[in-house]
Amino acid sequence: MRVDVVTVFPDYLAALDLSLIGKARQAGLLDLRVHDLRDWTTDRHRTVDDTPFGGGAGMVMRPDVWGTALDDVLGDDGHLVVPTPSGEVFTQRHAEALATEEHLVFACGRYEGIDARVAEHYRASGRRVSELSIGDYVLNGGEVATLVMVEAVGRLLPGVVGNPESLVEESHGAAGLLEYPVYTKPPVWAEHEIPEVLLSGHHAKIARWRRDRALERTATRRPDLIAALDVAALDKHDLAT
Ligand SMILES: O[C@H]1NC=Nc2ccccc21
Repeated sequence: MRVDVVTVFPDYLAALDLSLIGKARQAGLLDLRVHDLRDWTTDRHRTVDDTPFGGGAGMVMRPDVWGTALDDVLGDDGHLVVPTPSGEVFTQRHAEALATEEHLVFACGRYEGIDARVAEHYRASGRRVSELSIGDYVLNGGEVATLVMVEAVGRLLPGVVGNPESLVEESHGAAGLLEYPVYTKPPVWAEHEIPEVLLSGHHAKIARWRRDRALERTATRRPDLIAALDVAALDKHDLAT
């Protein structure tokens, strides 16, 4: 998969050189390129934004600069992803869908946003355009959201995560449940013991205990996920463990 990121803060994306995503890049599983939007400006001050039509606070990013940048970077197969607080909320389902794409281009705008004609223009020219929010809180720009989405998508690519099995058991995974509590050595820590069943070696009981804890946690912390639960998948998942 090829991923391009266009931003006025390229250094923000340095975190993608580290850890799993960094290794995926070195292994050639992920071809990630970060571009400075200002490279497509033509004026001496390398201006990328201007005051909003209709008035209001803050600045809006110019469509002409973004247009020349995206015409270069999108190529003929790029799926344009625009992180924005006014987008659909990004979920694991979006990560799974985006992970099947050949080429993603992330356009990082400031919180006030990119001129609305940019997303419209590429949608009208038949491109896939996804405007996605990472949650209902205020950030200053799209870079942090892009880090989140590139990590969520990148780790789903074949070969990136050592044990693909671990992708199934996680929160928001196939079963649609939050992850059960996990424990490791020492068996007693600060007078806290671990649940007996986990020492029993009885795999069916352990699977059932984990499934029950995951259900409990989900019902307590995210009742909204219970409504969407696919019980059939849950049992299939359970049987698989
Ligand atoms: O305000 C943030 N909330 C969620 N997602 C975002 C994406 C880009 C810019 C800003 C945000």
